Amino acid sequence: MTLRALHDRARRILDPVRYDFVAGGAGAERVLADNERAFDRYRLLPRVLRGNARRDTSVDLPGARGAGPVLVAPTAFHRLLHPDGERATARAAAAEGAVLVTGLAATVAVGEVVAAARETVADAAVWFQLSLHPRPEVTEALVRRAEQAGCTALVVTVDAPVFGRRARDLRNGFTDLPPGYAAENMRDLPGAPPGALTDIPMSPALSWRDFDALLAATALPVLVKGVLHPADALLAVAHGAAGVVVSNHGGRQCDTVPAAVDCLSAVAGAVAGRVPVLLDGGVRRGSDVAVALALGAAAVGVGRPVLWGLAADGEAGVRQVLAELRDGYDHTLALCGGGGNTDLTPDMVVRGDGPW
Ligand SMILES: Cc1cc2nc3c(=O)[nH]c(=O)nc-3n(C[C@H](O)[C@H](O)[C@H](O)COP(=O)(O)O)c2cc1C
Ligand SMILES: CC(C)CC(=O)C(=O)O
Repeated sequence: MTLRALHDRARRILDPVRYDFVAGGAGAERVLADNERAFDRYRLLPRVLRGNARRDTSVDLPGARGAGPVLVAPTAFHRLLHPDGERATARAAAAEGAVLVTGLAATVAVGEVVAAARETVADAAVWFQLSLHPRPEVTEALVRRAEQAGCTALVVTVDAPVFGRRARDLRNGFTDLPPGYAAENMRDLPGAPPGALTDIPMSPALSWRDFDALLAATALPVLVKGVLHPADALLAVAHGAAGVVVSNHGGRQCDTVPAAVDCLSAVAGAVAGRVPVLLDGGVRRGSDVAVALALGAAAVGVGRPVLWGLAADGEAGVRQVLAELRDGYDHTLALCGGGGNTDLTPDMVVRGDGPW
């Protein structure tokens, strides 16, 4: 099944409230729409006769090697979409060689997620996404859980100082997890939050000082997710981030920001290769992956398509999504004469409404 067909099947079989939770964005959903549309404004300028008989699309990232430059972005509550939840996602990512970013808001605890990945492939790469908690001891407890589980990097999400206002969820009354589900990584932490949606930490009082405290509390590399302004990318590097993820949270936070891919060049330019820059938001085709890499991303994350695959067909559905993106990317790389990811360069992308 194609990504479109998997989405359509997921939509048919899912409870509409759960469908809306995944599909929706903040405000009038302008950013949600623009993330995808923005990729249509870019075109590749292939190079020819480059003599690359073989292609290697593998990528070295902090604490992980990916078979290709497509990661599974951190997304909440997989058991709402399929009974196997994050276990199925983990097995699929491992089987496809994709780095999995599992998150604080997972409905399966990080230890079990990593175990499912490593039962599939012994050295499967799993990162852990977390939000900083205003109480440092809670952040530290989460970090210990991720370390003990065997995660090889942390991703700290910084674009949610407050929760985005999502019209669909408000209309549907989706304000917390249904009975029987919890954000499992939030269980039994200091202060003992039970794992409700409102236990997911968000605070506008957080600052780079809290980020520094996180770095001091772990030896793992820490990437910063949710950066759009080049000045923040520079601050992230100055504070010791191991990578920067250009992201507007899939259009679920501020509905008045640019499409994620439109922020990529400026951030990559500012970072200037000191740490890897990643991108997520609106990646739906292998050619989108190629555009992002040409604009300076080392890899991209994919959110909703993975969830549609999971809802439509569990582990097999997620595998199809990852395989389609991998094949599409490899094909585009071939059409551009490339032998590896770094053969896609900024001079090979043009932007505008055409004609080019
Ligand atoms: C249902 C859903 C849940 C998400 N949960 C989280 C989360 O818990 N933490 C986080 O940092 N990002 C979260 N995100 C954002 C994704 O990591 C990613 O930034 C976004 O989905 C990328 O856009 P895409 O869906 O267009 O690929 C979530 C996105 C969706 C759709
Ligand atoms: C539970 C939320 C914090 C997950 C999230 O970030 C999202 O829904 O976009």
